[in-house]
Amino acid sequence: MSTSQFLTPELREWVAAQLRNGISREALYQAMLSSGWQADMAQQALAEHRPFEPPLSLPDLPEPTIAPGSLPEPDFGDQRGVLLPDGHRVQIVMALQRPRVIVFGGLLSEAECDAIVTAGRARLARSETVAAQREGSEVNSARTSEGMFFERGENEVVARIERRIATLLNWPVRNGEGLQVLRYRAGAEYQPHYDYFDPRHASSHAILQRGGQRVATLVMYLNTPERGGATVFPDIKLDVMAQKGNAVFFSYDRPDPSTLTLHGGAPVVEGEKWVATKWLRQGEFV
Ligand SMILES: O=C(O)CCC(=O)C(=O)O
Ligand SMILES: [Fe+2]
Repeated sequence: MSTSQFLTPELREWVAAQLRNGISREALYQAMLSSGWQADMAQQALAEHRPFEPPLSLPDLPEPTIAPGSLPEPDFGDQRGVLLPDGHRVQIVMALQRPRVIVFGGLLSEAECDAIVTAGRARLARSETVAAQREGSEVNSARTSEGMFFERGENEVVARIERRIATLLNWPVRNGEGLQVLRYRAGAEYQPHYDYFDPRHASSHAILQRGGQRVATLVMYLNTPERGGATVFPDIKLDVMAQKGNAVFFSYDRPDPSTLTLHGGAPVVEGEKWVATKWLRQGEFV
């Protein structure tokens, strides 16, 4: 259908009839897309019956391919402020060219944030018990959060989020590390650091065997702390406030401070802060 597509009473009635006949919203959405509906129009039509929820499974989205020397990057050639990687509406709140920093609005739905926090919390709780039994366990004062990792594709929500990120950033799912969840309690912080691995460090060698360098980071906010907890970029004097569902993305083409990607999690002043971090590698992460 053409770009001038709009919801006529006939189309509305057709959607209502399909739902009355018992077709699932997900199946109807897929059928609409494959018969040429624009994603936003299909969502609007479905939203008239219930708020739009991203479908759990879509017909195979093509895995993005990487051009040599390229970095993860959304397509906004046509300067849209909203992208629909998998039918879910993602807003572009701000984009900086150098260093490349993009703030996404509504990358995750409330329900997706809550699902990741619930699953993550259960595993954090377990690791806390283990740590408490170990005497003199290592505490890094630069990083006072607690964390856990999901396996890639570990459950439906994780898999859906990973696919959305891959489509949004044009970077294959297999080049991503498993999602990391961090919880910061009041007073906790993550002092400024770089996410790439310093090639001069002996420990980097083995890490780099598993998919090469990190080339980009996506920090997704799973809740909104009462006060504090911004993601800060001291080199460029940028603070991104943690807001549930939003995310900050940045990329770096070499493991060097000249990328200006020094960043940290400022201390949480009141409440807790939960984030999920996705790191993207040059090659397949194994
Ligand atoms: O919590 C934040 O805002 C930053 C997290 C971060 O830098 C990381 O996970 O590498
Ligand atoms: Fe980081």
